[in-house]
Amino acid sequence: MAVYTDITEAELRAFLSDYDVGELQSYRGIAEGVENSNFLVHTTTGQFILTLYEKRVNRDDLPFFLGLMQYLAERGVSCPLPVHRRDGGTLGELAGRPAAMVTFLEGIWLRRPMPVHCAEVGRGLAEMHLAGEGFGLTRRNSLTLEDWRPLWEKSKDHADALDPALRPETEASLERLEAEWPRDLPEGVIHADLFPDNVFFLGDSLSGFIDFYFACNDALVYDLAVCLNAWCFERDHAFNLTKGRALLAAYNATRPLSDAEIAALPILSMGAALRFMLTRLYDWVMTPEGSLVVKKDPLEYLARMRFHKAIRSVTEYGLDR
Ligand SMILES: Nc1ncnc2c1ncn2[C@@H]1O[C@H](COP(=O)(O)OP(=O)(O)O)[C@@H](O)[C@H]1O
Ligand SMILES: N[C@@H](CCOP(=O)(O)O)C(=O)O
Repeated sequence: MAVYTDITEAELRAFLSDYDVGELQSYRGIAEGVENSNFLVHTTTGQFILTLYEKRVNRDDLPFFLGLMQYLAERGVSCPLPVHRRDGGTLGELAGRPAAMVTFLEGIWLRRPMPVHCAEVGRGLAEMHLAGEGFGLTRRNSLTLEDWRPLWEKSKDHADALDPALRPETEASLERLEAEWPRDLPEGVIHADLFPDNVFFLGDSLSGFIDFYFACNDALVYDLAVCLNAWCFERDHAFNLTKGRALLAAYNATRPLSDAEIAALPILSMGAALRFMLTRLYDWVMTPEGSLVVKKDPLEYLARMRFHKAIRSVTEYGLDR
């Protein structure tokens, strides 16, 4: 459960008094997510998600995240819309944390996505990339190549306890990524964490994206590499070619990939796998025992890193070439 900071009813009522959202009826902490504290808030006018921003979220980045959701929603992307206070602002403070409310998005996230859902994500991701063009604010990706080694240094001493192969393989991956990381790919606003728990569906149709708190400017195709990792592997860590094909074909049909982007997929996917292994390892080590947070397994991403390292042709991802 991710409620790091609890709130009292009195604090919430005082916070809500600045908004035109009616009277508070009920609220509860949300037992999902790992980054921030989230609450479902029912008022006489509807339901909203209240987020208190925690550890990894930099307060200075919040105008980017909230502004991006607003910008994308205005351009037809289904995502939460920040709720404005009477003074026009969207960012406030609650229980000593920066806090904001967004609209509630209908749908559920899929524990076992099928190829049809991967296709929906591919199409939706490409639409989001196109809709993000022209967004006025920028944010550097704070979890990209330059950030990985410092993160690794903080937790590498605990790697052996998880798997003796983790340390040598991560060191080798870092060296290769530092030597081969592609530059000059088309850039734009990316979500950067489009995992199944951040994509909602109604039936088999995508109903929206949530959790824009890693969004940033980076190579658009890196977002696709994140999705390949998050959507196209099975629980036994095997790559599902049908899912890969569905994801990539749907993306390509909406925003055609350039030859350079296609050629970069294996190295970007390897980097994406390393990025999630590193944050998971860091959390594995740093999250105190007994915290109400479900820790995610870093080793899932060691297996994915191995897969991407061994790729000889993008046809192995399901791309027709
Ligand atoms: N706008 C929204 N509409 C409906 N549910 C939401 C919304 N935002 C968050 N949630 C719920 O809260 C959970 C955690 O949100 P998320 O943004 O992923 O948290 P975190 O940033 O802490 O990982 C989601 O899995 C979902 O159940
Ligand atoms: N998607 C990341 C962790 C971030 O969690 P989220 O709930 O904010 O998506 C992972 O799986 O490691």
